[in-house]
Order: sequence, then structure tokens, then C-alpha cells
Amino acid sequence: MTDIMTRRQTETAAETPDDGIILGPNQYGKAEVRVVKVTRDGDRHSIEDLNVTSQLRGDFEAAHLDGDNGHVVATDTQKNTVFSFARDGIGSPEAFLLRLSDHFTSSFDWVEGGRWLAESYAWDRIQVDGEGHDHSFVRSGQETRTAVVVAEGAERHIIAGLKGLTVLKTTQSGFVGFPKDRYTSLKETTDRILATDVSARWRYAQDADARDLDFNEIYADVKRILLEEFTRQYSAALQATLFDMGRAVLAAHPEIAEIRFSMPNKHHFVVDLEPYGLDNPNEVFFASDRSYGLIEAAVTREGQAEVASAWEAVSSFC
Ligand SMILES: O=c1[nH]c(=O)c2[nH]c(=O)[nH]c2[nH]1
Repeated sequence: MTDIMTRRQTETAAETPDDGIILGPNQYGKAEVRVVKVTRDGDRHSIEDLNVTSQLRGDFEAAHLDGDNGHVVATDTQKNTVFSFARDGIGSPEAFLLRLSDHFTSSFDWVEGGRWLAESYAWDRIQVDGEGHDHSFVRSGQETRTAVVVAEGAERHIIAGLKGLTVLKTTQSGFVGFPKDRYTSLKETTDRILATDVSARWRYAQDADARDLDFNEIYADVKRILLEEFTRQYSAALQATLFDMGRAVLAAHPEIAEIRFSMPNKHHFVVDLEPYGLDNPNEVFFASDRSYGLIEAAVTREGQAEVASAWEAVSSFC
């Protein structure tokens, strides 16, 4: 450690040993800035609750090779910027991240892009005597909303999403017709529980109007469609249900270019109650937490160009 520090402090880039070792892709910033914005409209308050990550990409070679921090916008500064921007309101996670991306890429010449991520947590008003309270809230227990903005020069990729949307249906799901080999023990069924935690991310088409979309309204509608489509028809497999959910979202929202899913198949096994002298007509299940099937896919439009760099900002499918 001491040797490395001494070398970095004394060598210039020109003196860096020509050993063929170079710096690869890099990004840095502040992860998980927890910002809560209270908007005070008289006595009636509202809150926005975000977990924001800011990461810059650009010319940061000297910082890595020479210990020269002349280009390093401190991660502390990035955190402070998040809080300061929240002072003017958040609006939607996507709009907030777009503002941050525009700020960093326009304020520092060497910042060529970056990625900004947010999770946002929903709060409901506490109901008192049938009325939503002015300033007291209860965390709503459903999914976590997610957003990502990837900047590459002037381009912006906007990916919205959700995770942890746990859904279950007690019938209208089956799994038959799969190949059988010597290792197959699974019985075919046309009546099983189907349960999953939906993770989905959808990328907005990159046209000039993308910035003006009502991201909150679209979010609510996509969630509605996902839930309705999960239950709308018989599920021949989680794969088929995933595709139906994606297709319905794309059909209803031309502004969305593609949607990706990661969905565990949360198996519910019928318990054999015969040893206890009982029948079990699909009523008592063992909810297994592992292992689980993991079904992942993108649903996209024919002819749609792949935008791999946008998806690199998020791991795997989601
Ligand atoms: O919906 C399902 N898809 C599968 O690929 C699969 N595999 C399995 O064992 N059960 C199921 N269920």
C-alpha cells in the first residue's frame, strides 16, 4: 500500500511503467443518498422519499493513474447536489434524475455522461375518521418504484421500473407439455398456485418528447396493466404470463420501447396429508422459498434497435 501511494505521488503519467496495463471503463459517485422532500402546502403536507445514486463517467484517467484529482467532482459534492436539487421539488424520479444528469454533464467539461438511479418509496396518508391525515403517513407495503437515467453525451436513456410487486393467484395456472427425461419428477398440473415477485424495467423511446412525459401517470398505469394481465387469463407457464404482461404494456404505451422482466416462480407445493388420514384437494401448500424458478425476458417491438448501453446500467435483466 505504501509503495503504491509513493509511486502515485511521485510519478507523472509519462513515467507510468509501459507494462501494457491500462485503465478500463470506470464510473464513480455517491451511492444511496436517502432524500426525503416534504412539500408544505399550508397544513397539508406531501412527501417524496427517494434513494438516489449518482455516478459520473468521463475523463477520470489522471485520478486513477496519477492521483491527480483535478477532475474528480467529489462524491460528497454529488450527494450535496442531490439534496440541493430536492429543495426545488422532485416531481417524479425520472424528471429528478434527468435534472441531475443535465447538471453534471453541463457543469464539468470532462463529464461525458453517467448514470443516475433512484428507488422511490410510496407513503399513504394515515386515515383518521375516514379522512387522509394532513401530515401523518404510513409506508405503503407494495412494490418499490425504480428509475434510471443514463447519459451518453447529449443522449438520455430513461428506464423506469418496479420491483418487489408480489402477486399470487390460487388457480387458473398450470404447467404441462414439458419434456420428460430420466431426471423429471415434476407432475403435470392444470391447477396450481402461481406466485411471483415482479421486477420490471421499461425503457422510454428516445424521442424529443420523452422528457415531457408524465412519468408518474405512466407508472401508475403500467402497474395497473401488469396486475390486471397477471390475472386476466389462464397461465400456461410463468413465461407465457410474463409475455402477456409485457405485450399489454407495450400495446397501451407507444412511448415505451421495450420492457424487461425478472420473475421468480415462487413454488407452492401441495402437502401430502395422507399420512394424517386427510385429503388435500389443492388447499394446503408448502410455500418454498428456495430453490425457485427464475424467468427473465425482454418484450420489445419488431425492428426495435438494441440499446445495450442503457441496460448496462442495471444488472442482468433487472
Ligand atoms: O411456469 C413454469 N415455467 C417453468 O419453466 C417451469 N419449470 C418448472 O419446473 N415449473 C415451471 N413453471
